[in-house]
Amino acid sequence: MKLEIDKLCAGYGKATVVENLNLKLEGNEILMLVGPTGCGKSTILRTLAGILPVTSGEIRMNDLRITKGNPVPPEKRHIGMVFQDFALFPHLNVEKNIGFRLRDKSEVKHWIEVLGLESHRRAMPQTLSGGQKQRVALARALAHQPSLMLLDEPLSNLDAALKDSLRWTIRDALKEAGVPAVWVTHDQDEAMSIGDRVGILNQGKLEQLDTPENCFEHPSSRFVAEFLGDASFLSAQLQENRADTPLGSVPVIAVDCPPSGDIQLLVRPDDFTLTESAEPNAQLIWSRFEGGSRLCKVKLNEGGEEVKVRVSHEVQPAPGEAVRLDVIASHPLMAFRREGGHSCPPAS
Ligand SMILES: Nc1ncnc2c1ncn2[C@@H]1O[C@H](COP(=O)(O)OP(=O)(O)OP(=O)(O)O)[C@@H](O)[C@H]1O
Repeated sequence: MKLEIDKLCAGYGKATVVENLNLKLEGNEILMLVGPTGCGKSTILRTLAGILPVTSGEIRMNDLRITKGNPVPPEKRHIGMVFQDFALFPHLNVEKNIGFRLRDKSEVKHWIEVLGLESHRRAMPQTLSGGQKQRVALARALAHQPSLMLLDEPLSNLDAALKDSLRWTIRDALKEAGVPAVWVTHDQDEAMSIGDRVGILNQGKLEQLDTPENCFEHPSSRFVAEFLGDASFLSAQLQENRADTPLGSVPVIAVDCPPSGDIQLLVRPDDFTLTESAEPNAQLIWSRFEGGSRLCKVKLNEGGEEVKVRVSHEVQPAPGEAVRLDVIASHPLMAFRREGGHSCPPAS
């Protein structure tokens, strides 16, 4: 299956929600779509599924060409869908739910086995847990051998521990089915760990579409930097490939800046170490226990900026304590123009 989306616009009535969307997906690739609430993630899925019409542009799915003038009905698109509310038929048992309107019942047996549902074969949906219901919903979608899978927040109604294991079950099943998938999520960790590629949406437009590693390590905009991971920004002076910061000179990659001047560096909690030292350069504001680690916010003595840093759970600094903050990132940090500043003119 090959999915190609070309300059797609879609929305509700006169309101355009998705603007000029371009993307390609093939093989068994999983694309995770993330973005703030209301940015249009579900609208894209609805348009691909045929629930919402195309306003302009086109969608190509194998030999189907879908445009405003050629709206292919949902049942002809060969799409499998999994929603957050499971949407099982309440009057059919697990086996019958999965095999609903299916001629080839061998697919039912196969997906019941792959998704570990053997002992629930005859169970009615209301007797199943949330995770079991979602496995049935996935089995039902995959048993119909779709050309494309659409998943809309499939884990959002499940508790945290189950989310973590079921995301891998779903990923493995999609890979086994060999079907491309567009998976909408609110959860950045889910997007980055599961996706072959991640698309970050901002107000109906794709800000970046790339591997999780590239989106995280080389965000194409400040919006992406702030959306993925716990970003802080540190003021610095850019000079060629290095920046002078209150914590010393560091190598940088300039994203949206001229070659010198006032900039802000993207720093994440793992870019620093925090230690007790005879030469403190910062003060702890707060720390939050995370289990294996502790997230701390510290204020730099020079300049007074605040950044977040992650330390081992064994380190227990107290608010107000003088601490030593050092940059340990071995990769170049990303430099962005200083927000609201005028000393960093737009790059020509
Ligand atoms: N049926 C509808 N009629 C009119 N406007 C709608 C409709 N459904 C969604 N919208 C609007 O379209 C925009 C995008 O909604 P959409 O559901 O695609 O966002 P989303 O990114 O999936 O959000 P969330 O993360 O909260 O689920 C929002 O401004 C929303 O209010």
